[in-house]
Amino acid sequence: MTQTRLHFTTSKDEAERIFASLETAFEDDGWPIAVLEVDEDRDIHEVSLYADGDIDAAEARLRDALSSLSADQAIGREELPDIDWVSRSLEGLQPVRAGRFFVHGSHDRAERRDGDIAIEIEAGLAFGTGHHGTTAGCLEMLEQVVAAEQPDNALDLGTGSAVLAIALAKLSPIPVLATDIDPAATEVAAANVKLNGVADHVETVTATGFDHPVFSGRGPFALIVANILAGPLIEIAPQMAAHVRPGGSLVLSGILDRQHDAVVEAYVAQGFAHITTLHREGWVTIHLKPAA
Ligand SMILES: C[S@@+](CC[C@H](N)C(=O)[O-])C[C@H]1O[C@@H](n2cnc3c(N)ncnc32)[C@H](O)[C@@H]1O
Repeated sequence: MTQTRLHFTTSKDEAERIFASLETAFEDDGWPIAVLEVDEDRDIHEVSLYADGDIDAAEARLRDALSSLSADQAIGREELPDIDWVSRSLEGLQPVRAGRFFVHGSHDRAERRDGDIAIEIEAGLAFGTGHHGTTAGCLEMLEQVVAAEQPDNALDLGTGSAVLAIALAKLSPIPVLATDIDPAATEVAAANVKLNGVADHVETVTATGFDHPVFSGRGPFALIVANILAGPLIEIAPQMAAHVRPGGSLVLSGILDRQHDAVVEAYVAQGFAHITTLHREGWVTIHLKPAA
């Protein structure tokens, strides 16, 4: 489904005031709203409303709502077909911290601090530099799950730049299988795995589904992370159930706030228990475990 991002910029205080009003006004439509810092020095924050359906009507409602808040900002539009939305270029963005992780490009090596788990990423065409709320949410949750459960193997399904597979191998030197349906992604992933010195632990493979030969005789996995989209995650719930070990964990992301319950329900129907959810920038990351 195509969504459109309606957006405008304002100061942090105004953005927070507007966000608080708009969230209530638009939540019945299931249209997420997010506030992102664009330029800290100049105090520029951007408010985005992700709407679908009749966009002219959505924009008119947004304009009315802003006008009644005495905030008549110019509204921009960006159409976000699902595929572009998740794979849009992240080049030029700043390094990001998530938990102990510091994800950065080659120009930002000097910003590493003691205690960081640094991941250097040349994103190229593959999504995943840690800047997106879903990637950052997965990084945070993986750190917690690995500390609590000490998995002895893992699968990163939809690896993109391999940022999550590298994170796993840096947290614990376990074998990590990193798969993607897109050969361009796996190529970038393999280069990043090498760059981060974890090629002994992370195997990158282009695979369209669990029936790919790489899965035969492999698994079940102690930990599966999949940052794809709600639709495919719901579709593959039965296969995920078959490939995660009893007592293991699933970390799922690429899910909008409003899609949260549908994804949890699909996995509960496959015998999973919902453990916790992290919210970031209008997206959620969900931790599930096979029910005991
Ligand atoms: C949102 S990106 C996530 C990349 C990275 N794991 C991260 O967290 O930043 C999703 C990736 O999943 C891949 N993908 C989508 N559906 C998939 C599927 N069913 N199996 C494997 N990969 C998939 C896409 O090609 C894309 O590279």
